[in-house]
Amino acid sequence: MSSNRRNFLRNLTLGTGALAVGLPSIAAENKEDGALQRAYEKASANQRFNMSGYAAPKIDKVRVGIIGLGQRGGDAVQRLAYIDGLEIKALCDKYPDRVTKAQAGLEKRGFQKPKEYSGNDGWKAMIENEDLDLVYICTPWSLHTPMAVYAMNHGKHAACEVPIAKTLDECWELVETSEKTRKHCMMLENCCYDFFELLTLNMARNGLFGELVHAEGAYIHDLRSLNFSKDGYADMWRLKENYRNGNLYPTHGLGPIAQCLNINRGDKMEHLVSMSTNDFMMGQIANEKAATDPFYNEFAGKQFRGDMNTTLIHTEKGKTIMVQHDVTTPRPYSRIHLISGTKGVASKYPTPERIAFGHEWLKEEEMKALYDQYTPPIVKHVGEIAKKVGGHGGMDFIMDWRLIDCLRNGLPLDQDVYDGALWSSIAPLSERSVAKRSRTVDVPDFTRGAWKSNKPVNLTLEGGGNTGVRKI
Ligand SMILES: NC(=O)c1ccc[n+]([C@@H]2O[C@H](COP(=O)([O-])OP(=O)(O)OC[C@H]3O[C@@H](n4cnc5c(N)ncnc54)[C@H](O)[C@@H]3O)[C@@H](O)[C@H]2O)c1
Repeated sequence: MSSNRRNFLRNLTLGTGALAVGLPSIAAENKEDGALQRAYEKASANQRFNMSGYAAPKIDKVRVGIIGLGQRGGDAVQRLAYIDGLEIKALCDKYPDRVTKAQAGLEKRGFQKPKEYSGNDGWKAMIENEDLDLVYICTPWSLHTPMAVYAMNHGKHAACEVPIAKTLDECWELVETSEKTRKHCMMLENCCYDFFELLTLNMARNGLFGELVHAEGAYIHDLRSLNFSKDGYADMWRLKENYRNGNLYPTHGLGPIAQCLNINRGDKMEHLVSMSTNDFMMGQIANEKAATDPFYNEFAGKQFRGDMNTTLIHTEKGKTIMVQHDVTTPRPYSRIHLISGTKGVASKYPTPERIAFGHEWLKEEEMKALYDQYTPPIVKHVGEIAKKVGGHGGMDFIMDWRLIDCLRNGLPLDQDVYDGALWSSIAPLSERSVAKRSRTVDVPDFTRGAWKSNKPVNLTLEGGGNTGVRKI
């Protein structure tokens, strides 16, 4: 019997801490919770095919269709157009004027006009009709899994913005579809490609921090004005997500530290506990806005997510991870990015980034020496050009370039479907823990045991690195 199955049965029969706090037994609650039950059952089922380390056939020219041309997708179109060996064949948004705007940007730069799709279901027509190798998705969260699954089922690789799934069922649908179709399904976690994150990943791989013991990540970003803006997220989709109570956006903080800890590749997340504060801000803003503008009436009197969520994850090998989410309080931006080991520690936020191998932070010249020695090949190769193209200081372009280079050279992707599913699953799992007074929740093993032998993320450019960048 697999350990997942044992854990699942243990929870059904014993409960985790239920007796101690005098709450109804977990046995009863888990039976009601179909999604969680299915998640553990699927984790003990046979894996169809291991997509970790999977190399798809090489594609000389990668034909891309992009869905969702709002704030994120509009920039992605212009960024992707810098990559050689890539053709933007089709553009799609619910709103035709957004397609026209993205087209205009490409036309100005002398590119051939991609095919246009719009309306609520235009994306289906695009996927069905166009000869695409890759569907690149930048839509609201609730459309991510349906679009990625549809793309894979129609023979296309899928790359999708974060989080790639909202529910555990969606996480499994992605895993099962990717394994069945042998199509890549990458969540576009751009923070894994930021400069300090890649430096520390390479240093961790080289043992400079010793055995990693603990890591911290976060998404602390005051989004109040954007969330409540009528001109921000299309149809106010993101504000509406905030009725869910937990860590709704875990992947930016979690992705890079999960890679440092070799999660899904030598270790796995085992269980978590999650706690949220009350809502001290969003409900009040909604009420105040509704008092003077009826546009906001639908948001008045609603129960919003707690401002700060803190989730603690325990790994199979006994490491701990803390992830936080706060998009309302007035604080400087932070993803924390702290990794702490038996020999040293690195911490990105509050900036400037710092590293220590003892009780004192390193001096500027010592930091520079580490950058010189441990900056990984991908950054040396495209880091400077990525800074010029832009996208969160360059990390977005490093990610896009790497994805296309891997597809062109038939290399495994750095982030596979198991990473996207796992990092995204922390949202629904944290919601469940919060709803049950921070009760322990097991984390499903989306690799179904393959984490024991899956290889760590490749930090070399071996077998690739030959994709050019068009003139800027
Ligand atoms: N990785 C990052 O750094 C980063 C940064 C910002 C946003 N994001 C992610 O990018 C995604 C998009 O965010 P955004 O800020 O661009 O939101 P947005 O609202 O500006 O853009 C979403 C776009 O999707 C379109 N859309 C909605 N329904 C559609 C449908 N049925 N068919 C086609 N298009 C449809 C909307 O019209 C809109 O243009 C989100 O998942 C968000 O989490 C990631």
